Amino acid sequence: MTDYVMTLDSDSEDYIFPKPSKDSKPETEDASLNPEFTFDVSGDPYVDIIGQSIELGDFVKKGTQPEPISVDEIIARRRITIKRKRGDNDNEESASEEESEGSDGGDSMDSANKTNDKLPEEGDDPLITFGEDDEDPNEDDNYSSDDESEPETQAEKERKAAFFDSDVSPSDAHSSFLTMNLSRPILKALTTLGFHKPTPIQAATVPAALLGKDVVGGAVTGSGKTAAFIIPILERLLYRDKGKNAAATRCVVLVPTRELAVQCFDVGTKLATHTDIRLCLIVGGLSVKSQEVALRSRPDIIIATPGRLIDHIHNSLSFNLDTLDVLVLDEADRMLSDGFADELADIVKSCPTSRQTMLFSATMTDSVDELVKMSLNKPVRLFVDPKRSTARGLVQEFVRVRAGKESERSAILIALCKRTFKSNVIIFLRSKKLAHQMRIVFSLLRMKCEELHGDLSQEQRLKALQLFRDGSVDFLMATDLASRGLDIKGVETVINYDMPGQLAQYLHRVGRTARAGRKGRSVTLVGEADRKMLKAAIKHGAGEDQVRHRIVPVEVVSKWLEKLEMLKVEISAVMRDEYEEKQLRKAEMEITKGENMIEHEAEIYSRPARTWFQTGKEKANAEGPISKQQYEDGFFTSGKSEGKEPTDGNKPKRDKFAGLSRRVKRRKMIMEEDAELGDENALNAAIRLAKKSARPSKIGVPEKRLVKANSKSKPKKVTSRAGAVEKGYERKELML
Ligand SMILES: Nc1ncnc2c1ncn2[C@@H]1O[C@H](COP(=O)(O)OP(=O)(O)OP(=O)(O)O)[C@@H](O)[C@H]1O
Repeated sequence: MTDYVMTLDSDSEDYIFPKPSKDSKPETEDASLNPEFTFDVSGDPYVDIIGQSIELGDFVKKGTQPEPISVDEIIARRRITIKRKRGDNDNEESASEEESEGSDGGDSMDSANKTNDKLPEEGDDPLITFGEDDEDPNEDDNYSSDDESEPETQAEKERKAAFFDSDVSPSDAHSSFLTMNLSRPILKALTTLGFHKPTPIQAATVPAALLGKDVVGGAVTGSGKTAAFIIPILERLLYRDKGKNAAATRCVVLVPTRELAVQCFDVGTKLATHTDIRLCLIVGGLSVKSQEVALRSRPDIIIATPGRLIDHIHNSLSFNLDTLDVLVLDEADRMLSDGFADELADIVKSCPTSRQTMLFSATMTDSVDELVKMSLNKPVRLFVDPKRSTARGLVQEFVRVRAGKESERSAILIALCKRTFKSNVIIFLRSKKLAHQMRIVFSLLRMKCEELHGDLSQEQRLKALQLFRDGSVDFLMATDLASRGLDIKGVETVINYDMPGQLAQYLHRVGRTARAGRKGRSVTLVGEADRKMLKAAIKHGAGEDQVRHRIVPVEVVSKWLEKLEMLKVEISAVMRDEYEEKQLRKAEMEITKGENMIEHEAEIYSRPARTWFQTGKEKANAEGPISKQQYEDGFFTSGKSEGKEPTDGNKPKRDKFAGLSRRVKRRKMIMEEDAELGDENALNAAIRLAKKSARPSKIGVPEKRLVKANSKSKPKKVTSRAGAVEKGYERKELML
């Protein structure tokens, strides 16, 4: 490792985040980002949506899961019990949790452990370390050729040339939003948000997207990609048909995780503040019923995760994507990967072929093989600074975990967090289990901590993020569920407990810090097996001077190793308490469920069963070599679903309409229902009328595309985008 990087002296542990100097003018792309600026003007991105629903509880689906259990409560209870057992009131636990300089966090849990030796032990080692759980069978494969990508062949170059529009290179022609022909309500929102200047990806994307072109866009993490696609969508929607019968869903933004959807929804809502454009959030874990109600009102933009969107396409009778004009895939490389392939195909099938499609990611692929899945129409390739993969303000540090010393990882992590990185730290771990265990360890050591992974309820996930965002906790233990897209203000450090299996995964993780021109630091624990990935990470860094080798003193590690050893009994006990409590709550839930079933039996059985686009078997067969789950778990787990939409929890059997097209199926279902009511003709007429009146005109003119002869999509009414732009330009001239 020393071959590549500068070594950090162990005495210089404390890293001071430099305050942005007023005089210094970065001459890079980040210069266009205001380090002091943040999207979340309110400080809390959930305020808008939660505020609308008054309570988080109203917003989150209830009744299917037992009440969440708080690890902190269990630990607090245990502390009280231990104190009582000791009967030693004089020996109060030390009030001060902060360790003094040079001391490495000796705290009361050590003595507490001594009194706890009667607690029964679980067979498992509560402090699993690298390689001891969730082994990844494809480990070797995971060192994908990210860093050793072979040079493009001539044939590939030609394929790309034929597939993409003649490269519109990202230009800085637009150094201001004012020159982009944007309407007044959007300019006003941009000003309110403090967006005075477009970032390079925004400068490149907005004009192309306004012309209705398909876009494949890439720029480093934290460079403003979200606004790059939201701004043109909003601008184009301002020219949509309005009126009583014109309401229609015209844009869908697909993102891989629920948290990202919430964030994107928040950005969109803020940018649409001064318009009449309506957005709707469609994600798993939130109430299906209220989403159905929202969809019936035909919101202009839907921000969704794929699973829940498909659920609505198949099961919400009045909902379809027939009127869609723009489809956006954020974190597109992830969405195009095996884990999402079938879901994406099902959604794309439901969209009109004449739509505009935009794909974005910090690790965007321009592989034609991948992109053909999206049936793009001569997309423009907008890659900003493709050679650089990390933000300019990011310093990457690596801590070596020597061969045979893998068991020291936890001790190294705690030493780093006790001595150096004490707040605003996201810690990425490869599995949900490990994230939870580490959270217990941190809580036992009185380090304020939350966890974020797919084993939590949606309510817990949102709460954990909120507590971390507002600084109530210092550490967030996360799996790769949190690695992509999350924009949390003030994250100073990202620690990788283990090196992820793919370079893209690493880049997204470290991209949670040093966003929007700020400074940030990543610290990665590197084992012997990770050397190849280490090389790749360094190669893709912003510059060699931004890479450090950090040494944690051996004696500090040994000290924490000892403490952790003593803590093991306590960790097991907390986990056991937690398990018992979970079982108890589950039992209570079952009783309540049983009572409800008896009381509301007739109503429950009269509900139509929800359907899914694949059978359970198809789904299992469709799993690629790297499933969505494995991806989110960091490839080292073989566990069950994380971040999954609830629809596949109870995979429904293939229904009697299986094999029929979605439209025919919906029609048949309605007719069946209607036949029961004996009012077939009236309903058919109503359906026809509703469909006709809901058919909108297009919001713009995407470039003409060849519609296949056998394409089922109906010809779309085309109005001139150029005309709309012109109209908008004239209007703005008057207004500005
Ligand atoms: N024009 C702008 N001027 C100033 N700040 C901006 C501008 N556009 C975006 N930002 C800031 O950049 C931050 C990051 O934006 P965003 O989350 O869209 O990045 P991203 O490129 O999508 O990152 P990732 O690849 O991690 O998803 C936002 O919090 C916002 O504060």
